[in-house]
Amino acid sequence: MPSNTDLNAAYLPLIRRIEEEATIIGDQILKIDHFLNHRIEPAFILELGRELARRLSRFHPTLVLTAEASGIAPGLVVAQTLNVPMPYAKKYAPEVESPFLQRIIPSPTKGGETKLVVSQRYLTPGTRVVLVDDFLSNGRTAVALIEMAREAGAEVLGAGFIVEKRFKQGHEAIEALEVPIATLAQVRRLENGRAILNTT
Ligand SMILES: O=P(O)(O)OC[C@H]1O[C@H](OP(=O)(O)OP(=O)(O)O)[C@H](O)[C@@H]1O
Repeated sequence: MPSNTDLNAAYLPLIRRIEEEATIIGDQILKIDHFLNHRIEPAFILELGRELARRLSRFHPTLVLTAEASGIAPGLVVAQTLNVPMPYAKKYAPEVESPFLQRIIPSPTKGGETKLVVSQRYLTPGTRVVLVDDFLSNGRTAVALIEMAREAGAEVLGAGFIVEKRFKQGHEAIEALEVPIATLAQVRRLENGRAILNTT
């Protein structure tokens, strides 16, 4: 069994691109939307998703769960690589078939509130779930997904993120729910227009 260190090992091609190309605003905002979640670079997302899938494969998931919108691209690659389906919690058009599960969380990047809704039809008891998302920040999205999966009777084996802001509370919030975390890049802090990242 590979160690937890491997789950969070710095994925150097991503670290380099963050160091060289990220836009840093203040000490909170890191933008890499030119390849990750606004203008998607298919070849690089495939590479990142396959690496995350490799790390999450030890949990033998039968389902990948993510959230609209930015989780869908990396989630799809992980799900395709592991050959499992990928429901995603809807935010913008929650006319979801009943019965459904839902959580209302503070909107991570837009202010206000966001509703996350997923049909129980796609989250059945006994399912072995791994979460996937592009970013882990305060962890409200991931915690809501974990809660909904557990409410449906599914087992949450792991949670994978392309980037995590280690200076926010998300990592601790997920650990408190005893869900192992896999990340490709861990941002320790943002200062003077630079991202300080773990490099090992
Ligand atoms: O750990 P958290 O504090 O929950 O933040 C992480 C979430 O924030 C972003 O979603 P957001 O709703 O901002 O944007 P999106 O609709 O583009 O996915 C991102 O895609 C994660 O889902």
